[in-house]
Amino acid sequence: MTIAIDDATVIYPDGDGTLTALDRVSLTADAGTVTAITGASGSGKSTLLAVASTLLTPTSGTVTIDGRDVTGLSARERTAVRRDTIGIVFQQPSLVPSLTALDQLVATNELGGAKRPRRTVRDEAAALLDSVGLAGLEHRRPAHLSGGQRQRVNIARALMNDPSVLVVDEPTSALDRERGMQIIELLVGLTRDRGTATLLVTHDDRQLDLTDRVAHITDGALTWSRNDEALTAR
Ligand SMILES: Nc1ncnc2c1ncn2[C@@H]1O[C@H](COP(=O)(O)OP(=O)(O)OP(=O)(O)O)[C@@H](O)[C@H]1O
Repeated sequence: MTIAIDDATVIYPDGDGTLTALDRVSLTADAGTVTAITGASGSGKSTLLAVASTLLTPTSGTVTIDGRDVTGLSARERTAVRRDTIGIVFQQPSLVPSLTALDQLVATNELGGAKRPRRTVRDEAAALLDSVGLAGLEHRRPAHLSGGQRQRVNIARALMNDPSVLVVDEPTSALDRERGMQIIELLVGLTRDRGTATLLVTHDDRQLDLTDRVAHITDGALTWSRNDEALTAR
């Protein structure tokens, strides 16, 4: 298994008291599968993704990625784990306005500190843009791309470090239904091709049929709505 969250609880300070945002959540996900995470606003979905992507250390419980327990690592070590093994797609594409689609991907790689030949990195970035359906648009800046195309750049950028885990927070909330479904189909295809363990938060029930498993969060507690053992054992 690629990622294992074991008995994770997150407690935030809340006024004079505390708020339990995640309540003893356990979740594992394998390479090449998409796990959907649903739940009402404020139920704990983003908190779960923050834990899965090492942005937030749980108050108790552990997170294991590629067999390594990352929970006890220093902030610096966690940053390295994130850079090397995790791809993150936020709700709104946070692209740099002055950079072309290709340079958004190249810049991410350079920020990561990777010392690889620039030509190789550009070739990889171009291939990734092609794989998300943006061949021919590599040199456009964000203002000259549609919302769906911007989200595709965002997804391609998250894959630049060839992550084991892909964490995706409501990628289609700014898109119409059809374009939203196309983005989910793309994410499922990329998950299969690149072997990521993908965790996908979505509010759109119509997208769930495209995913392998569906977990539901209520007040921080996780239950499975659909958990196909045959797929997870793969
Ligand atoms: N930094 C924080 N400090 C205190 N409470 C927080 C913090 N972040 C989130 N919470 C609370 O934790 C709970 C879970 O929040 P979370 O953002 O994980 O929910 P969500 O399911 O992602 O919601 P939405 O669908 O609205 O994005 C909420 O009650 C929220 O108010």
